[in-house]
Amino acid sequence: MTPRDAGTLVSAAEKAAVLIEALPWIQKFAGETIVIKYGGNAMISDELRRAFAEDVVFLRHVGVNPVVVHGGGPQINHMLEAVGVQSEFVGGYRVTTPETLDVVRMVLTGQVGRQLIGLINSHGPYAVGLSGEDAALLRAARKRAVVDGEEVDLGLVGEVTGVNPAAVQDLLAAGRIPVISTIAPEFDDHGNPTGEVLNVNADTAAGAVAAALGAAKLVMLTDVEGLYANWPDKSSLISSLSAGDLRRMLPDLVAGMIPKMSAALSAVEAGVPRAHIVDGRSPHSMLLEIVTTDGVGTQIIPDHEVAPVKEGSA
Ligand SMILES: Nc1ncnc2c1ncn2[C@@H]1O[C@H](COP(=O)(O)OP(=O)(O)O)[C@@H](O)[C@H]1O
Ligand SMILES: CC(=O)N[C@@H](CCC(=O)OP(=O)(O)O)C(=O)O
Repeated sequence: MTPRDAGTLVSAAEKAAVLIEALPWIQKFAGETIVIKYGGNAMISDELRRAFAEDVVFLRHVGVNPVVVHGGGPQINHMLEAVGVQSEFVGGYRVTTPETLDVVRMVLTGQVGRQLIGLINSHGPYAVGLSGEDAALLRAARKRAVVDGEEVDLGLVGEVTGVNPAAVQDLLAAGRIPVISTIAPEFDDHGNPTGEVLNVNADTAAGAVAAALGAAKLVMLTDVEGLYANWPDKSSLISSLSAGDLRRMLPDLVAGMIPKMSAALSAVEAGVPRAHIVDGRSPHSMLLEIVTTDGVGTQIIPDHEVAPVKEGSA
């Protein structure tokens, strides 16, 4: 055997090992729904976006029902700057005026969503875009935010008060991959539509959709390795924590981690068995999280699970 043959054999064995390692996870999640939140900070290159689309299509082909909820914060910032509209974040949420909302809606549904749908559909007729306004997918009410004990007016920002799972389940049953933009119609306290639409943080929406669908997992792709106990100390990455631990950490979290971890917590508390925060800057991190034994990033597990051992994709 020549060295070249030996190298080829080793490489083939390694490739086979990767496929075989995926087998129990594929069996576990076949027929299950996995909600994937694709953050705007994780879609920063063509390579990453293409890899994301491949991962989603791969999941679909091995029998998983992937549901994509996308963000687009940096893309919205870019457009707001281009049109000369100022915008600020309070407690991780964008203060949203009617003028800002027009840009948010246009960028999320008309630009970021369309681009993702196009990339997924370069592999076949899978992706169907819908916003919270379509098929009564989402209902929202004005989000109340309290910062330093003071109530802050976020404007046209929504919290999710209802999800119509049928809007997504119908698409899944037809073999499609729903790609959700997080604009939602506002409903008042009496359950009547006000005629306004609200800007819903994509993490918030993904958590609510995962809970309503009874998802087996919520995976959130962002631009950090996971949750750090002492941000920004990179040596403090948390690989696994319980919902109770996270509940205790929440008041000390800052910026984008507030909506993200609140959403992960509410999904797990609503019965989603795992929520994961994954670094979307490395290609295929989402697929590796789901179909390999060594999990990446931070996972949140329910309180009732004893011995919270990091088990990657379980
Ligand atoms: N404890 C923390 N651990 C990790 N990241 C944190 C933490 N606190 C704040 N952050 C910030 O949160 C950001 C991720 O949130 P966000 O920008 O909203 O992401 P996305 O657009 O993917 O939803 C990180 O880039 C980091 O700057
Ligand atoms: C209310 C609120 O903050 N809405 C977000 C919606 C987009 C989003 O959440 O995008 P990322 O996931 O990329 O951060 C915003 O306007 O930026």
